[in-house]
Amino acid sequence: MTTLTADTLSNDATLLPDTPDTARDDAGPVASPASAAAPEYLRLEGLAKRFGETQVLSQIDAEIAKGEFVTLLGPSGCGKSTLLRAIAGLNQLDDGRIVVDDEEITALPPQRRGIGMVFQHYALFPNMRVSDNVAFGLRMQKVPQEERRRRIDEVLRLVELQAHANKFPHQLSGGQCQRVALARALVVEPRILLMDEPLSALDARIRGHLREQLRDIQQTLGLTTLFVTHDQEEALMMSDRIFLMHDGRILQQGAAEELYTRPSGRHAAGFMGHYNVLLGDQARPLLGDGFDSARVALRPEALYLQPMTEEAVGVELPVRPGPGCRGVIRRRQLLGNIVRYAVACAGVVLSVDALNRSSRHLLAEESEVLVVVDLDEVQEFEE
Ligand SMILES: Nc1ncnc2c1ncn2[C@@H]1O[C@H](COP(=O)(O)OP(=O)(O)OP(=O)(O)O)[C@@H](O)[C@H]1O
Repeated sequence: MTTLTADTLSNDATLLPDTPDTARDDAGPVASPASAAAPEYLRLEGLAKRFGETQVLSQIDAEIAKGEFVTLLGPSGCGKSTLLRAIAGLNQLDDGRIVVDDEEITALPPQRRGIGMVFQHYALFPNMRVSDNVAFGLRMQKVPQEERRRRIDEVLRLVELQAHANKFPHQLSGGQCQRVALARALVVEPRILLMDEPLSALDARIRGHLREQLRDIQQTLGLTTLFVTHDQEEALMMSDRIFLMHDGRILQQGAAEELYTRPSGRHAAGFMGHYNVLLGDQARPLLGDGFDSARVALRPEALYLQPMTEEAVGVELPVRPGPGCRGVIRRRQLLGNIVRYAVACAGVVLSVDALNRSSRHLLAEESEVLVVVDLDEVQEFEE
């Protein structure tokens, strides 16, 4: 667990509103699904940021609806945290405007933005009990004791930590500490919640559970949320929309299914879903005539392997199969319900996923196969 330093303290504490002007009248949960709400609750217009010679954010334009859960996804160093911190007011921008609910907040200090933030390292006060950690922002707002107690009870119930209110952070698990950090951000009733890789420090089992819990809470409150991760599975599971970032830009924005099945270009395909990205010439033996684009992307599950041995169990083929190309299985990885094969075929090594139906269906390393493409699932790019 992280101990508070001057740095983490200022990061976290400055985000807690010092005036109640952004608080709702009713402290109880308010359901407002994204679909029923007006668009453009949060507008990012032409945001740009440099650190020295490095352009870290360029021309970031986006609109986020009230109650939407948007994930910033992208490789390390692409600018996700910088963008989140700029929205929180922890980074100064070189250019652009940030507007929340028709109010420009670009020049406002962090504590006047009505924005809550949860970090990867939860930065709780180690010498304070859970309830006092959560109370911190309310004390700064000078909320009367009776109301403070009510709101702390309510938010601890929301994150299922009522039974731990009197414990100290060192008596809690990592997942529980992160829920305290979430409660601390929620109790001041922010207009927008920003979360910077809040689950990354947790082990896989707790992470899975907390993902669901976070999403439930966000939907119950109808809270507009920006969530940073570099884990595509997490992004696909949790988000209303995903902003895929690359080199300080938003490469593609859309619903999870759209990003996964229709990447906008080779960089998007390279990051989503383990696509095989091939030059047009490399892919021609698999695709046959009728494809002349510069590059194509093939999803591992849109490739089918047909064993060449007679006794092998047959596999189903797609409705519109490509001509088929002979290959050799170089590696086989069991990923639970999926088997991932690396198949050498026509001068390239393809990643192919098959459902792990039974041991009879498993194909041996070094065995020969026919690789068949589902032509309906070929993504073509001009560069
Ligand atoms: N305070 C800073 N001073 C100088 N450069 C910085 C600073 N903060 C970030 N950078 C640089 O800006 C770029 C983007 O960093 P950022 O932390 O936003 O990326 P990220 O996508 O969140 O990465 P990760 O997933 O690894 O956290 C990186 O090249 C980083 O080194």
